[in-house]
Amino acid sequence: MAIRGLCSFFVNLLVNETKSTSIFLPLQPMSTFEKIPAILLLEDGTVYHGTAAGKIGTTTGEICFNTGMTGYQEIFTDPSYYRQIMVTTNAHIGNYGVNSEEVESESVKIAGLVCKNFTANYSRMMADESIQEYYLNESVVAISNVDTRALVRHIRDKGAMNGIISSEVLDIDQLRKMLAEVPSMAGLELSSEVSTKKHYFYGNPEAKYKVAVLDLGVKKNILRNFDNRDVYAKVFPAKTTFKEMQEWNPDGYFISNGPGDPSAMPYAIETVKEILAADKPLFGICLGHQILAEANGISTYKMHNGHRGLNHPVKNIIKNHCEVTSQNHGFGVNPDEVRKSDKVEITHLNLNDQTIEGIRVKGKKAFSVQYHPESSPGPHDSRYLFDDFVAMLA
Ligand SMILES: NC(=O)CC[C@H](N)C(=O)O
Repeated sequence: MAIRGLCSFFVNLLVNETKSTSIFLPLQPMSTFEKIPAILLLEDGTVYHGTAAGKIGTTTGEICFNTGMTGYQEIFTDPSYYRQIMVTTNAHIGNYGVNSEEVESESVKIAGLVCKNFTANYSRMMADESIQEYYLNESVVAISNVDTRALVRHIRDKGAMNGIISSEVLDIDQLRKMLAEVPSMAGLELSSEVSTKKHYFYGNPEAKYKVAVLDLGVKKNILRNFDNRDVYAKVFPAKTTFKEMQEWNPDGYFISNGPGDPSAMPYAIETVKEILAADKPLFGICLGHQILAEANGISTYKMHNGHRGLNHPVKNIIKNHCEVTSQNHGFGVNPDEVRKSDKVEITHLNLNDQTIEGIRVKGKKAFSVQYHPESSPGPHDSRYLFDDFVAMLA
């Protein structure tokens, strides 16, 4: 019996050798899902064929790509990606499995996934389950075995557009009709759909500082960064007014990242105007940055292609240094209007395309960045921005 067990262990090793990078972890059986055909249809009529992954079904959203080489679970759960179909340029998705703590919100927020290799065979001691199990539990539709290099070049040249993935409807005409019903991202207000429904607290109630967080789709790592700096956070639903937040008597206000079009959020723009009028310290990240610009009369625009990845070079023009940053945005702040503004000044610029990466309001303790100093995933170069904000609270 023992000999037979040993034999089957070695046979298993030989058979599965190419499916796992570690021989010390249990090897998961190859799934049959890879044999089911799936289709990705883009708004411009381009069709990509692949195989089904995750839940068998149909999903729609704006197609976007992220060039990060790691951190897929943080990307899946980032609320800013709500209603977007993610294409990963990293060819291997799933190979280190899924861990319940490596999330930026309580559920998967991307509308669907397009990748090259979607592997249920993971290899990591800290993993709780495979990506396939995770996607089934979270009801996420994905397509793999797609030529993602060709797809990304196509989107890069043609610009942002909607797409539909299906592993249940394979008729292009029918898919085209379903896709035509999907609204464009421009003009969409989505924060109220992902924001908390009720306020909650994060951190230590005895902490030195109190910050009111306007949750437009906040990532958990922003709250962790506050907690690590002796800041107690009260997180408010997206449509909370300045007056309601002020009742808690916070030392400062934070305007979070989030999905959708900033120009479609008059309620948040109004809240930020009131915080500025009250001369309170304010820090905004990504969507929060765009809302700060709007509150100062500067418009935002939909980019041809957004910035989504972990290696975007940004120059801090005040400190004269460069940061490698984590990014995820499809809208930007109008550069000409910022330069003409007598209310705000530029603090950070993107070294790839000179887009506006950071602003501060003249004469006020208020600033914001377009990128993600909390990273998760990504480099930690820009964490000093949290320190700068905390210094303003004193
Ligand atoms: N990460 C974010 O906050 C994204 C902001 C906005 N929805 C955009 O796509 O530009």
